[in-house]
Amino acid sequence: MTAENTANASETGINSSATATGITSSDTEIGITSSATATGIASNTIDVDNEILHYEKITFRRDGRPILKGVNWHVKRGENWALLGLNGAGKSTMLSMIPAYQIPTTGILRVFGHEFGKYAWVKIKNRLGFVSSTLSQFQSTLNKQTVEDVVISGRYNTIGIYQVVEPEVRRKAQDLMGKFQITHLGNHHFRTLSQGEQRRTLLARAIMSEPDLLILDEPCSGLDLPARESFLHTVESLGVEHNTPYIYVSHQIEEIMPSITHVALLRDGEMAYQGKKEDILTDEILSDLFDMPVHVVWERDRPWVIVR
Ligand SMILES: Nc1ncnc2c1ncn2[C@@H]1O[C@H](COP(=O)(O)OP(=O)(O)OP(=O)(O)O)[C@@H](O)[C@H]1O
Repeated sequence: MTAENTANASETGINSSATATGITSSDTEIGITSSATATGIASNTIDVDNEILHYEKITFRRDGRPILKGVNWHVKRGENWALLGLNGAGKSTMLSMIPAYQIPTTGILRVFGHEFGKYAWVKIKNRLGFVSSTLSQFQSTLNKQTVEDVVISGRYNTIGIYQVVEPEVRRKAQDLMGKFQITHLGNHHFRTLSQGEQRRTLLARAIMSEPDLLILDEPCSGLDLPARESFLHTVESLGVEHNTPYIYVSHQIEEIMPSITHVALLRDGEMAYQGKKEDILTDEILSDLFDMPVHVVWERDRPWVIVR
C-alpha cells in the first residue's frame, strides 16, 4: 500500500507526501470523507466549533534546512490523534507551532478554526494544556514549587503562582490531585518526585485550566512499566470524564490507547501516512515506516509491535 492510496482510504483523505500539490485554500472544503481525494483540504468553509487543528502545506526551515516539507493535517472534534515518527522526523517542531513557539515558514495553520497571523494567539495558548517529557526551560522553576502549587498554577497558565489563590481553585486542585493519586505528595517539592509522579502532577496541572486541547509530548518516556500504565489509564479516564481532545506524541506503538482514534506517521518532515488507526497501524505501513519487518498484534484494543 502506498502513502497515496492509504490517504484515499483514510477518513481524512489527506496526505502531504502524496498528491497534496493541488491543495488551495479556496477550492476545497472541511469535513472530508473517505471519498475525498488527497487533494481535498479545505479552508474556505471553517467549522470553528468542530475544527481543532488545520495544517495546510506547512513548511519549516531552520538554518536553511527544510525540517517540515509541506505538511497537511486536519484534526476535528471527536478525534484523538497519535503522532508517530522516528527521531528527528519533525514531530516536536509540528506541535510547537500550536502555541506558536515555532512559526511556520510557509503554509496555513489554524487552531480552533482561527488562522495564525490573523488572531490574538494568546487566546489560543490559554486554551491548551501540555504535558511533555522535555521541560528543560521550566524545570528549575517547577523544582522549587510544591506539588499542590504546580497543579494550582495550571489554572493561571503560569509556571509559579503570582496571585492570591481563590479557595475554589485550591479545592479543584486538591480534587484533581486525589483523582491522580498525588494527594499525599501535595506538600512535597516537585524536584523530589519520581518521574511518574511528576508526569501525573503535570497532567493534573494541564487539566486545571480545562483546556480545549491537550498536547501530550512523549509523556511516558523514562517511565517504568507500572508508571507508564498508570499514566495511560489516567489519560483514558480523563477522556471519559472531561472529553478533552488530545494529541499524543510517542515512539512507542503500544502507548496508543483505545481512546486514540487516528494516527499520523511523520517521516523526514513529511506526513507519510495518516488516517484511522486501524487503517494505519498495519504490518505493511509500520514495516515501511521503520524500514524493518514488523508484525502488529492487537490485544485489548491496543496495538503491540513484534519485530520479525
Ligand atoms: N534548536 C534546534 N536547532 C537546530 N535544529 C533543530 C533544533 N531543534 C530541532 N532541530 C532539528 O529539526 C529536526 C526535527 O526535530 P524535532 O525535534 O521536531 O523531531 P522529532 O520528531 O520531535 O524528534 P524526536 O522524536 O527525536 O524528539 C531534527 O533534524 C532536529 O535536528
